[in-house]
Amino acid sequence: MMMNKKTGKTGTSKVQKKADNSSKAKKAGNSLKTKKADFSLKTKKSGSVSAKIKSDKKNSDVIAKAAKRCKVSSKCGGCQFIDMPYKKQLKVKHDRLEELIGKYCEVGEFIGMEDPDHYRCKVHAVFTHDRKGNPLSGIYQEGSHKVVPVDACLLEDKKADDIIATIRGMLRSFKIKTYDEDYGQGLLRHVLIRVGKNSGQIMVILILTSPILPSKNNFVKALLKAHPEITTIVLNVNDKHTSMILGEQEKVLYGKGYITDTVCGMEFKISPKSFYQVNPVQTEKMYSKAIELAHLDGTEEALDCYSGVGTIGIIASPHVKHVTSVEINADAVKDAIWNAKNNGIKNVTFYKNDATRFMQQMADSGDKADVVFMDPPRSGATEEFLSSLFVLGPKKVVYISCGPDSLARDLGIFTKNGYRVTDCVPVDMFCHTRSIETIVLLKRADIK
Ligand SMILES: C[S@@+](CC[C@H](N)C(=O)[O-])C[C@H]1O[C@@H](n2cnc3c(N)ncnc32)[C@H](O)[C@@H]1O
Repeated sequence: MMMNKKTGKTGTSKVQKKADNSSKAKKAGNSLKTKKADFSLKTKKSGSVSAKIKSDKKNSDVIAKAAKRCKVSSKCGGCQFIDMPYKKQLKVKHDRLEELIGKYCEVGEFIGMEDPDHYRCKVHAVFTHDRKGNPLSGIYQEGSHKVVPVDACLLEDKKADDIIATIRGMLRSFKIKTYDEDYGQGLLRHVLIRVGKNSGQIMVILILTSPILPSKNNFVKALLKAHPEITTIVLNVNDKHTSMILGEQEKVLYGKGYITDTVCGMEFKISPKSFYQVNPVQTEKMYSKAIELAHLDGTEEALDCYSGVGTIGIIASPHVKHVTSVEINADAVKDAIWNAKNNGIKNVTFYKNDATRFMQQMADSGDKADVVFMDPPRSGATEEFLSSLFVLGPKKVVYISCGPDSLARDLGIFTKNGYRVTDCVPVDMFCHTRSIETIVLLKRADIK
C-alpha cells in the first residue's frame, strides 16, 4: 500500500451543505413531471418540489396523515417527497430514471428500505439565534441561508438530534454565542454528528470561528454526562465567510478524533472530513450489489475511482487479484490506508490524486484494467476521465451514480465508445427526497 505523493494534488476537503440550490437540482425537480404518474409535481422558486397525488382517495388519506409528520417540511424543502407514500416515491424515481436512461437498458426494481425514516448517519445542524438572542439550530431552507429551526428530523438519526438539542440547551450557561452570518460575529457555527450505526460510535464535531472554546473541559464533561454514548468530540475551526461547513484546522477535545463503522463485514475509519455514505443500511446493499454485478473471478486488475475511505475497493479486494484506488481528499486516503491495514488487506494500492489526472497518467503509461468501479460526485465523470478509461479498455465498468442527469450524459459517451449497458439497479439511499442513486453495469461490446 502506498500513496503517490509526487503526482498527488493537494485536495480540498469539502463537506457540501445539505441544501442544494443548484440550477441543475431545480431542473431535475421540474423534469420529474411524468405522464405515467397519477400525481403532479410542482417546483417552487426555491427549488423545492411539492408532490400532489391527483386521483387515489386512499392516497389522499395517507397524504393527510403524512403532512402531519413534519411540521417544517414546507419551509425546509429538504424532503420533497415526505408527503408521498413510500411506494409512490420509488415509482416517481423509477419513472424519472426510465426517462433518462431507459433507452440504454431496462431499469431494474428499486432496492428500497423497510423503514425509510431516520436513516441519515451524518447529521448537520446550523446554529444561529433569534432577534432576542435565543440560540436556534436547524437546517438551511433549501436554496437560501435562512435557518429553519428543527428539533427532530424524519431523515436524521434520532440520537444525533438529541445531542444537537442538548448542545443548544447548554449554550447560555456556557456563554457561547452562536454565529451571525450577516455580521460575521459569534462562536458556534455548526454541529456535525457522525454515527456509526453498526459500531454504535458517535462523533460530535463543533464548528467554531475560533480554536478557543470557553470552559472547554467543563463543556465536554457536561456533554458527555448527558450523552455517555458519544465516543469522540472534535473542534473544527471555520473562520471564513464561506458556505462550506468545515474549516481546515481541527483539535480533538475527547476520544480518538474519528469513529469506525462496519459495512459488508469490514471495519472502516471515518474522519471528520472524509466522505462516507449517509445511509448505512442501503450502503451495505449497494456495495454488495455492485460487487455481485461485476462477477469477479479473482484474476482481475481492478480500479476503484473516487474511492472515499476505500470502501468499495477494500470490500472487492478478496474477490480480485489487485485493486488500485484513487481519491482526491487527503484525509479520506489516509483513512483508506488505515482501513486496508486494519482489515488485513494487502492487495489494494491507494493514490491521492484527481481521478481524471490519474486516469490520464495510467492511459499514457499503457496501463490496463479489467474492471473499473467508479463512484463520482453528482456532477459525474469528466470527458477526459472517460477518454482515458476507454484507452485502459476494461471489460466491465460498475458505475455508481448519485446524479441521474450526469449518469445519462456519461452513458451516452460510453455507448458511443464501444460499451453497452447491461444492468441498472437503483438503490434508494435518500428516502423522502428526490435524489436518486443508481448502479449501472457496462460491458465492453466484445464481452458477453
Ligand atoms: C460519491 S463519493 C464516493 C466515495 C466512495 N466510493 C464511497 O462509496 O464512500 C465521491 C468521492 O469522490 C471524491 N472526489 C471528488 N472529486 C474527485 C476528483 N476529481 N478526483 C478524485 N476523487 C474525487 C470525493 O472526495 C468523494 O470521496
